[in-house]
Amino acid sequence: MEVNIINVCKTIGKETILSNVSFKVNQGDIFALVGPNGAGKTTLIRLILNLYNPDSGKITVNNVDVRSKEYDKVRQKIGFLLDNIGLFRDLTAWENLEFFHRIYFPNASKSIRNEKISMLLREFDLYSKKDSNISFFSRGMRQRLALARALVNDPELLILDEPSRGLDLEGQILLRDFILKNAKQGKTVFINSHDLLSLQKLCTKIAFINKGKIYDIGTYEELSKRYSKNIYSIKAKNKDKWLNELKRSTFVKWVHTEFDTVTVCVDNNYNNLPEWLHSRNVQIIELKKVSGDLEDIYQRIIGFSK
Ligand SMILES: Nc1ncnc2c1ncn2[C@@H]1O[C@H](COP(=O)(O)OP(=O)(O)OP(=O)(O)O)[C@@H](O)[C@H]1O
Repeated sequence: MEVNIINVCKTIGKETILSNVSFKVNQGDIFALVGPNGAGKTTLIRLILNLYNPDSGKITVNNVDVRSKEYDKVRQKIGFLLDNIGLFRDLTAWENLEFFHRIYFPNASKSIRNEKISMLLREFDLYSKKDSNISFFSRGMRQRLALARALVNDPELLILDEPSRGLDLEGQILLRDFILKNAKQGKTVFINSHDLLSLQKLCTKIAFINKGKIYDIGTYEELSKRYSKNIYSIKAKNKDKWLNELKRSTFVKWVHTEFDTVTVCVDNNYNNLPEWLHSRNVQIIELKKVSGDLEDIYQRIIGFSK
């Protein structure tokens, strides 16, 4: 399935939540929407699911307008995980999945239903807990069950809001395998997440959103080329003598210090960092350009912390 977002604007009360958001997610993409708290990510998901109306603009899924009647059929093929999880606390893990399976497939035979639920519970390592009331589940276990629930309707598009929230390492690995497996099967995956390290490994396309606006979009390689040109790593003596001046310099976008390494991002057209350091008699042990990871790119696009 493909998702097309065209010039979408959304205000809630007097606050502009999304302004002129446009992008396309293609079939088979593992797409990530990345941005700070309050950027508008969940609101966009709610608009795709037709839980909110946009003020203007249009969203289509497989060329069907999400506000049309026809969309009900398309929605049957969307699996989603929202921040409020949407599980029944008074039911067991098995009963929760059974409830949702009955909604999507009311005519399914008992054996098909049981087979599907068992398979999902096993996939998320919850089978041994199938008869436990989920009010006794930990946050991470409920998140696993919510992921299983998102798959109950054999979705072609998976929309996951903060899927790694609360997951332990094993859960995160299960999640990664689960996303890759689904994308390999041709499903489209749309993720909102702050887990940049996983996204870098996983996603075919990443969009950066801040204050309701899309700042940039591309594959990790494209973004890396675009934003990592001017990042240097410096190892040098007597940091206390030059680091503060470097941080205050107008050509510096951001500085990150970890142990004896200073990583600095400079303006696009600034090529004089080695000279700047030499002119201040900085005793350089190592100076090299680095290709930034997604966190560097994020800082470059969204957060310029000096
Ligand atoms: N129903 C609502 N009523 C009032 N304000 C809302 C409502 N829904 C969202 N907002 C506001 O919209 C802005 C964007 O919220 P949203 O949940 O989309 O952000 P987000 O990018 O998903 O953030 P986070 O990373 O914290 O989940 C926030 O300022 C939020 O307060």
